[in-house]
Amino acid sequence: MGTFQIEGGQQLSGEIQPQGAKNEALQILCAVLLTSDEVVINNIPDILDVNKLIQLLENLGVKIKKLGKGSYSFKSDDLDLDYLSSDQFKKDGSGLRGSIMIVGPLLARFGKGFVPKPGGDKIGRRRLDTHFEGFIKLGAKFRYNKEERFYGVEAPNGLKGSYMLLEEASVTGTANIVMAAVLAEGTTTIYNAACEPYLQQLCNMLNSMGAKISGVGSNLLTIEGVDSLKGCEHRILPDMVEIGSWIGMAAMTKSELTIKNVNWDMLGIIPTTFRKLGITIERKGDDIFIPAHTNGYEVQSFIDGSIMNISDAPWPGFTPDLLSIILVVATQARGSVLIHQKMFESRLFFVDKLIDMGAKIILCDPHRATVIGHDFQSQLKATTMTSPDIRAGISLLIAALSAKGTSTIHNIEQIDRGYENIDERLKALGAKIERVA
Ligand SMILES: CC(=O)N[C@H]1[C@@H](OP(=O)(O)OP(=O)(O)OC[C@H]2O[C@@H](n3ccc(=O)[nH]c3=O)[C@H](O)[C@@H]2O)O[C@H](CO)[C@@H](O)[C@@H]1O
Ligand SMILES: C=C(OP(=O)(O)O)C(=O)O
Repeated sequence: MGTFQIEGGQQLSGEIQPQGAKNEALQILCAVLLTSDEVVINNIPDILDVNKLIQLLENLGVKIKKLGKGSYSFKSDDLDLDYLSSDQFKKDGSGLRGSIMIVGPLLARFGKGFVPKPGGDKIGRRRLDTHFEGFIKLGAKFRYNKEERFYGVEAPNGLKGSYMLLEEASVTGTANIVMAAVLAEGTTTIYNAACEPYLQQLCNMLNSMGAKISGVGSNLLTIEGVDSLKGCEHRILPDMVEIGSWIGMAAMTKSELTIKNVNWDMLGIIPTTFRKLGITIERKGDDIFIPAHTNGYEVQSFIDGSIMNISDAPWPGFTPDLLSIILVVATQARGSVLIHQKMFESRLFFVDKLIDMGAKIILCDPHRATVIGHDFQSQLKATTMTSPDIRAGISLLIAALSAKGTSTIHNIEQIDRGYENIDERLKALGAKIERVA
């Protein structure tokens, strides 16, 4: 179990280049299984979850070449499908959430796909019904081994396009079904599809490989199946969740930061949501400029004067992955805000740690927390904590950076799952952080 030690209270300054998006990378990497041609992917983040998926693909027989930092080529022309029945696969597949998205491409190309119960954050129930109901609609037979928690779908006679109305706009579910449908016979229509930038990028990549997907960016996708796909080159977008994390870090540490090349037009409602907390976010070309919030930041109220409420929703709503960061930033705002985490039922429990540090938070129930900001009148106090999940982990790190004294964060593998070289990048901005184990 790795540990960070952070001496809080340091002002940061400088420029930061966001990493490639974790959740896009996980989709895009699975898509390399859809063709026997070479696929080149650029801007792949060097983070634990992505590296685990690259290893899984290699174990499955994908030929992988590193072309440079963040650039790899993949060739899935001679896969070892026996690996899918191995114990190694059960271990590899259960190590991250993104592994679930190999099922769609394998089913489409080889008529069968398997996966153990995937890993990922323990943030509440994370069921997979949407994925498998979609495959069943495309004609696959589904089986689940409860004891081994192993999922399987088979379609020896191929998949047939179909209309489906998803029960939930599941991000990985939509990606999985799209990757199956691109090689199905006939037309598939997916209504209530998720449409995060991750999915838009996946659909654009698949179209560049010869797929026929229309409605990209909306919740209604139409997919004309094709016989085969060819290779392509794809570049992963900057990670919007990492960008939001840097915004939060700048505000809480009263630091002036420039976040470079953020791809503004794909950030959706993220800048507006941070502005609701009173944070100044300036657009400079394609960069985000955050001035030092020397006089703090004040939570806005609604037109009718009622208390600010920030909640998550499927895209184009506010991503749940940034709500923990919003929450920690609110602890030093001027004013109060209700944080409502609608999607996940166990993602707010980390507030106990913030309360230990002196933050004024009432956890109303597992989904809602009221935060009464300190307006920097009282600094958080350093403490020892354990990172429960990736975004709570980064939020605790933000709290520690702003706190008085030296904090210790254990289980930093949770942070490394999604943040590339975070300690070194923070040091370059002036933070005092050490990886001590
Ligand atoms: C690897 C990856 O890409 N992970 C992301 C992906 O996970 P993932 O794809 O696993 O998450 P889903 O979109 O399937 O679902 C997220 C949760 O929200 C619930 N739900 C979802 C849609 C909906 O309309 N109503 C609803 O209640 C689901 O029951 C589930 O509990 O999307 C999540 C939601 O943006 C993000 O937190 C994860 O970072
Ligand atoms: C919940 C997340 O990741 P995963 O779905 O991989 O667990 C996240 O990135 O915030």
